[in-house]
Amino acid sequence: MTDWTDPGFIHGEGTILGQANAAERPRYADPSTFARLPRLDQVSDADVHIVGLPFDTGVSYRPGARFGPGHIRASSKLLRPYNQSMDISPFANQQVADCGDLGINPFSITEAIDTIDTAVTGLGEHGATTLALGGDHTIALPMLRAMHRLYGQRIAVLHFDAHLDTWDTYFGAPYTHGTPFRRASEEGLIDMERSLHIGIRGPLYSKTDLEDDQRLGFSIIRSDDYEVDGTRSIVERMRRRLIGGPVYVSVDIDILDPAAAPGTGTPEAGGLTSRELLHTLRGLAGLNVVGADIVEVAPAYDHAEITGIAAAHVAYELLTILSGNRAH
Ligand SMILES: N=C(N)NCCCC(=O)O
Ligand SMILES: [Zn+2]
Ligand SMILES: [Zn+2]
Repeated sequence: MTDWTDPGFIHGEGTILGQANAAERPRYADPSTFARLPRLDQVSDADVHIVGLPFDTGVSYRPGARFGPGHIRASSKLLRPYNQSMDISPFANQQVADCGDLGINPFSITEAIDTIDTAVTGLGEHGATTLALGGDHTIALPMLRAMHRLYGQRIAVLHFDAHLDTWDTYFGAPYTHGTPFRRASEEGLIDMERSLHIGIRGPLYSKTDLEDDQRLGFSIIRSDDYEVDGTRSIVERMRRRLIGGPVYVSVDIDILDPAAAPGTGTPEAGGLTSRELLHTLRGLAGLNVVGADIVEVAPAYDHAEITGIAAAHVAYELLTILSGNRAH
């Protein structure tokens, strides 16, 4: 008789445990882990930690991204072990484990930031990579503080977003989802020659937003550039900017058009298709990705898991890049 308490993980190289076997165990059974991968306590050690950051106290408009981690996990159950676009099995040569969610204070943004910083620094101490599931975009600041501490150098930020998120304050508050990259730049965490936004569009507060952004160390590839230049040329520009050192990848799901990601807090018309985003992420092959986040998934505004599925596939492509790098 089938033992329904045994998820029957697919084995990868050596002792590596991959996904629960979908041929033996229904995908919709069991508590959610990302892609039906093992929990951290089910493996002796992990190369990649997936950690949920359920926090949305930094939002300026629609709340709800605190429920993002659970939604992305629930929408990740159909992911299969082989990435045909990259000819890579991302769970076979690296141990990927789901660490669950951090218990983050929703009433103190500064305490929340410290909690994330401390936990992510701890997770990375033995060389493992962290993939964070947000949460609103505030969480990118403690992620970058942790990366800077772990790697002992400035990190290039590859930021996929409709928004610059280099604004100064909201209601006088310095730590919000519209300000993480300004704080990171001021704190000397980012490589000002190699950081890049992709997907920028929509109304700004003022033309000076762009001048500030450039001064803070970012260059910009706009959403419209996909229409005018095409994805191939964008991948070339992206690689030219990022080459030569560690890269942190931050994906705000609102980079996608609201048609492809309705479940988010500050939607802007005129965004990318999920195909354009996934293709661009595959263009990171061989670059030194040291950490990543996927943020701003707010399930209350989602329909038919459209946004959750897009976010789950973003995570899958990022895990594929990490796996490909490990193979070399
Ligand atoms: N990080 C995200 N998703 N949005 C920032 C929008 C800030 C504003 O209200 O202007
Ligand atoms: Zn955004
Ligand atoms: Zn953002």
